[in-house]
Amino acid sequence: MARKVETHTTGEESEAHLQALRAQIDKLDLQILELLNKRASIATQIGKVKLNQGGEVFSAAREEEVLANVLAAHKGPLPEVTIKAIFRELISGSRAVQKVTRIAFLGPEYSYSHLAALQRFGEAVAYNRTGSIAAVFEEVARKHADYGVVPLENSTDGRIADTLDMFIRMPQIKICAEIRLRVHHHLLANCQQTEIRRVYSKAQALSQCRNWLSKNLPHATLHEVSSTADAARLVLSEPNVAAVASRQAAVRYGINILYHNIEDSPFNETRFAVIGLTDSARTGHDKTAMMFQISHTPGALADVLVIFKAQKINLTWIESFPYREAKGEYVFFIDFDGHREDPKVKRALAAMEEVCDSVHVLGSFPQARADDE
Ligand SMILES: C=C(O[C@@H]1C=C(C(=O)O)C=C[C@H]1O)C(=O)O
Repeated sequence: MARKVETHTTGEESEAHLQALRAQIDKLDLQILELLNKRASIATQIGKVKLNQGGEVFSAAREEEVLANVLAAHKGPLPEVTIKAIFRELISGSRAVQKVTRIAFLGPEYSYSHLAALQRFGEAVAYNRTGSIAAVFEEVARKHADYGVVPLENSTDGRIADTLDMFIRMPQIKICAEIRLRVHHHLLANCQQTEIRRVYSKAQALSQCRNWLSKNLPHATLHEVSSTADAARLVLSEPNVAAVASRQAAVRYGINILYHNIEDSPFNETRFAVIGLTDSARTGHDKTAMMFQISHTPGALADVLVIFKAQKINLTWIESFPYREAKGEYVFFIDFDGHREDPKVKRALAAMEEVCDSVHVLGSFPQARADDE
């Protein structure tokens, strides 16, 4: 039978109880620390084996497996989001003891690309910010960066044309992982709402908050700048100005947040690709991205789609994109469930070679979880 809870403890007794509980935490912390470093030593050994095999330090497939194992065993009481954050940094550190991974992204700091990169790679990474999406691809192609993080599509605005264009220009670049980032925009200003005359942000962020801005700041003019972090910096240098940017940008530049979560859609999410020179091993929960071209004949696209139907492969994304090298020609981008080594995907790819003018696999990679899943 449970013991009756003591309700009349003296101050001294409860202080002693607190000290005893804290002593237990101190002891556990040292055990956790020892285990963390044991794990890191094993990661160092794994790093040497991979180096001998000519493999890469970062393995999106293995990281997915590690996280899935841990989350399946997790019963609380810590929230899952905490477990994910702890393991993100643990894995980040375990990579860094093997080799410091260099990640290029479209800067400046605290842009949404930077937040996506932090969400996937953690802090123990050498981040390399660039001025454009094209520069992220170039850094990876020249091996100045091991991987790059580039936006692919937003749930409100659709595709990111600069990224798709670069995949066409640099077919040696592969997709080795994807990141889903819930994008929350905030109104940053150091003046009152009624004093705001100009609102700065990246085009996509302004578009994702269009209704909110016209309703709440009808007299302010909207101005596009190259990133949300640049917009935040303008708040510091100009009077009567606001920026639409991230919470992290507000903290970094010391600006007040006048309104939180001003995005029009409650499901605003951007999907990013991690690009590198090789794609990822099979996990069983994968996606494959590819681009293809077809002739301008009736039914040519239907002939491709029917292949996916026949193999019972679920398409998750399709975009047609103008091909700059030839007027009136298009390149199609698709994503679908499955890994390029799965038998039914292999069959679909072989069938596509028959009906398309060109077929190019951008890569297979583990399906990302939503960051709040
Ligand atoms: C330890 C490894 O290297 C990296 C670190 C991992 C980890 O900390 O669990 C997992 C995959 C790799 O990105 C490994 O390949 O197993």
